[in-house]
Amino acid sequence: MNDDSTTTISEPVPRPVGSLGRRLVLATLGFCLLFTLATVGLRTWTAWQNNLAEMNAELALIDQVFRSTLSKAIWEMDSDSLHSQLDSVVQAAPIGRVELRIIRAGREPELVQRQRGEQPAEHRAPRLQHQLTYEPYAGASETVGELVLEGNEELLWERMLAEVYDIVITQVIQSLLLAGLIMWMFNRTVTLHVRRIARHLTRLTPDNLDRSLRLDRSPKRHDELSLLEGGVNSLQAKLSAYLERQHQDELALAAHRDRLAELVEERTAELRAANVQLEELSRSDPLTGLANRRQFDEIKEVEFRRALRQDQPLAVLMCDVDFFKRYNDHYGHAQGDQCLRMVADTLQSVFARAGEVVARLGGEEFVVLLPGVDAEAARRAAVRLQQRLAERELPHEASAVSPYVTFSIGLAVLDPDTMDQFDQLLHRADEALYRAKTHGRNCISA
Ligand SMILES: Nc1nc2c(ncn2[C@@H]2O[C@H](COP(=O)(O)OP(=O)(O)OP(=O)(O)O)[C@@H](O)[C@H]2O)c(=O)[nH]1
Repeated sequence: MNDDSTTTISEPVPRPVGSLGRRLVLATLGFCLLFTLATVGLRTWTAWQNNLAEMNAELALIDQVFRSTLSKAIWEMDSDSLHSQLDSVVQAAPIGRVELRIIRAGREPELVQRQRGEQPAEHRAPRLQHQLTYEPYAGASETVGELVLEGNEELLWERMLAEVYDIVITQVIQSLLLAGLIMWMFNRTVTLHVRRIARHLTRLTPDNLDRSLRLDRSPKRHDELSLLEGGVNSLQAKLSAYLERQHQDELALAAHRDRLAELVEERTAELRAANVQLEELSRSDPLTGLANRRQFDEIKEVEFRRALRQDQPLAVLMCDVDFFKRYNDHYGHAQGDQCLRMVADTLQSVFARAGEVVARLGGEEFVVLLPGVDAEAARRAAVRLQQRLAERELPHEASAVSPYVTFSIGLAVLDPDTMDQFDQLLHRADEALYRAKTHGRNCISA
């Protein structure tokens, strides 16, 4: 199976830091080396034993062949035959040295020996020692000598070397073949798939979690690798489901957030409008819609300072409805409110120019601020106000000065030499109003 069928991104796969295959190769080679050494040692020891036994058997055979003829030659004192037989014995390949001790009654033993070339001082080849007896007639056996056969050291080592060479060669080949087979098997059945899993995991991104891992082997196999394959695919499926859920949650959260932002915006706009309304309410008189004392207090200081600074005139009219208590008593409080609204409307119609301020200070008392207006112009404005009110003919049957609602007006203008506070000007207007009241009402006093 092609790897590209499981993944599409051709990202380079980093070389593994340590390779399982390489470690297995080293371990297998190490094991095979030890195994080879042990096997070579064992087989060499066995070969040595076999060679010794074989040479021993050869010596025994030679001994058997020459024993009787040598005994006979000694008995018959046939020196030529004896020497020629000894020469023949030493010619045999397995013989390294032959020694014959001739025993004759009444004589010192005579030693005859033959040797093949130079024999080493340390002798490891087998050695056969045998008494030679001769039986001149039945029942009369006599010892005539002693035969010693020593194996051919050189031949023994030659045979051993050839055999050790064979052992080493076959054993090394055997071990290398075994190591190669193990490595090939491991690589095919494990390393290859582990690499594929690592490559698959490396190329995995949140976008290709649906591409499952498929190992190139029979699906009928159920072992650790198939468990790993199943585990990876199951993990991918869970991760994919989790990411999808997270995505849905994020979308829902974003929608909630947008809705919340909209709501906050709506509420903020509402609050802003309510604040503006509250601000207006807090600065206006609810009955007449005129500026209240609070707004008037803010404006008066500004206008007063400006007038002083610019050396401009500033006039104040204090206007009070005459006999309003009686009005209330006569027409009722609700009608009294309606009357106040009409009076306020009259004030606004007269003083509608930019900069002119009309405020209700409380009860039936109103104040008019006229920036840039001197005493004469203020008086004319006050007269105009009284005229406009009279024109409206608001009935006031309880009034002692007119059948209609009237105003008493106190007028004061700014005197920069004696005034440095607006309240001084207001106080002056108040005093003028008082005088207007005491002078009969429905009049203007300055
Ligand atoms: N209907 C109504 N009456 C109010 C309001 N505020 C104050 N008043 C009444 O206005 C009357 C003012 O009476 P006073 O201060 O004695 O003055 P007056 O009766 O106009 O007498 P003078 O000012 O001397 O001419 C009181 O009876 C208050 O109850 C209001 O908002 N509505």
